[in-house]
Amino acid sequence: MHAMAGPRPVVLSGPSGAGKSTLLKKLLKDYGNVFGFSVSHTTRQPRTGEANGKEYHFVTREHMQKEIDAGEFIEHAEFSGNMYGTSKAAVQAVQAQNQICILDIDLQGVKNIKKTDLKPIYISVQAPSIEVLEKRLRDRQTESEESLQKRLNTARVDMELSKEPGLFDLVIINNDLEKAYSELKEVLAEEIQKVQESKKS
Ligand SMILES: Nc1ncnc2c1ncn2[C@@H]1O[C@H](COP(=O)(O)OP(=O)(O)OP(=O)(O)O)[C@@H](O)[C@H]1O
Ligand SMILES: Nc1nc2c(ncn2[C@@H]2O[C@H](COP(=O)(O)O)[C@@H](O)[C@H]2O)c(=O)[nH]1
Repeated sequence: MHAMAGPRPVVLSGPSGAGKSTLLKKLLKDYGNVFGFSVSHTTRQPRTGEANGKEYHFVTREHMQKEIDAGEFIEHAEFSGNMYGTSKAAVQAVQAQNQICILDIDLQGVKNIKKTDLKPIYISVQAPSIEVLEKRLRDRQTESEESLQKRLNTARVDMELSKEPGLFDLVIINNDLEKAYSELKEVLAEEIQKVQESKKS
């Protein structure tokens, strides 16, 4: 058993543009009280439509470094020129609701979470190819050309490293969205059921 009480958290990882947030938003929409999102901190600028405290806690590097130094983070990483991290408070807020905590983190985050006692289910979300990934990122229109190239370079490395046996419990190739979503729901079915049962009583 893992140290923290309640259902097992879920880690979604995989290259930028593979579809992690699309999939997790579907889960949160369909199972509102079963899942809770771990709101990370980041030093990147908010995108149009992103709200502070919802998608991320948008902070300065100085602010974040101070909190990291104070031991308030479970993990943190530098990704594509910005800092990202999961605070202890973010995970605890979800676990206090007896919900399945979903973490959307990069590969460095996965490696660092493996050193903790969180014991989540590790899921990698991959695009069918680097070409498809590039098209998705371009169509999303959130990145500058420089940021896009950085993310694609990181994605190439990520796609290779994610093949390491045992690193992930499941690799989902997100080609058809509904099919990918079904695979995600299937691997989480047992945990979802447990939470639903516990909420009945
Ligand atoms: N199966 C799919 N088919 C076509 N387009 C998709 C599919 N899944 C996601 N998309 C689109 O691809 C883009 C990238 O998806 P999304 O933002 O969910 O990726 P992400 O993995 O969360 O990226 P990041 O790590 O940068 O936050 C979005 O515009 C989304 O609508
Ligand atoms: N290690 C961590 N990685 C994180 C965290 N929050 C998000 N991420 C990852 O960063 C990239 C880019 O995200 P974007 O929102 O700028 O597109 C993506 O791979 C996320 O999974 C975190 O707390 N820790």
